[in-house]
Amino acid sequence: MLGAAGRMGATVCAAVEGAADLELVARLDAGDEVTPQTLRGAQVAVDFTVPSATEANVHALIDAGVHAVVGTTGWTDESRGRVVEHLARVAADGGPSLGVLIAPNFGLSAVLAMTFAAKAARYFESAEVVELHHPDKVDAPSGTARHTAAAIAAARADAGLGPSPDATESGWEARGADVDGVRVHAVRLRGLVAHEEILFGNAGEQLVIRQDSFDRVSFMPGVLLAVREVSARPGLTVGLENVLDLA
Ligand SMILES: NC(=O)C1=CN([C@@H]2O[C@H](COP(=O)(O)OP(=O)(O)OC[C@H]3O[C@@H](n4cnc5c(N)ncnc54)[C@H](O)[C@@H]3O)[C@@H](O)[C@H]2O)C=CC1
Ligand SMILES: O=C(O)C1=N[C@H](C(=O)O)C[C@H](O)C1
Repeated sequence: MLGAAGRMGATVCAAVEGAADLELVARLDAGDEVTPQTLRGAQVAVDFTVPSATEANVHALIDAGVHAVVGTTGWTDESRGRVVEHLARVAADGGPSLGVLIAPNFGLSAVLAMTFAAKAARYFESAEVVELHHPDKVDAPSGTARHTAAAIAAARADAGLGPSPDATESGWEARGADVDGVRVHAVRLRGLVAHEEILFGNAGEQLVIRQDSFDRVSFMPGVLLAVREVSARPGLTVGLENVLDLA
């Protein structure tokens, strides 16, 4: 477990220790090197660290011949592309066929909300995303909200829809971040864990898709599923929806 001392890392360690078919062999955190020695024979590593560290961790895991399940946010097309290249290089050099699974959210309610939103997107003139999180979160907007907005934008583009209508002329800072043309709003509030609302509007009607993770245990079935499945999926997989056959 990389990030073992963190909020998610501690929860994952407890979940793995409670699973009869899994064994927790190493707990690493900031300052620990990721090497075959420190990984202590792990077959799969789980990374819940920080956006500034996660890519380097994944490259070190590939070099060590270990499959990776990654929940940390901050990934871009470029950083994911470098992982694809690294995996291909190792396989071409006769190395192991490794799997890396990066998921912005392992919660079933969040994965389903993103799937439903992608399906609904083509039918609505307006779409916006609101994500709500605990105030200790270091990144905004959330990885889940970025993934959701990107999926909505792709579905709108496929359907030939233009931008959502918006007459704003001033005060753009109040209109949230622009993710692929979809407005994303981030709330940080003590007491929250992780929540998302996807709002769709047409003349005279509204669809709201909402999901709530009230506790980090909500992410554990998805994380454990990914740990069990990742070795059967060589290459890079992005999103738990692919493992759940929702894609
Ligand atoms: N995909 C998902 O379902 C979820 C993803 N997340 C994401 O997971 C990440 C971690 O979230 P939290 O656990 O809440 O954060 P946290 O701040 O509680 O934990 C992060 C841990 O990583 C450690 N760390 C920092 N640099 C490191 C390095 N180079 N190597 C190893 N460990 C290092 C820190 O010391 C800390 O213990 C965030 O990016 C968050 O957005 C959080 C919840 C669910
Ligand atoms: O930092 C968090 O807590 C979470 N981060 C992920 C994200 O940014 O989407 C997943 C979930 O929202 C919790």
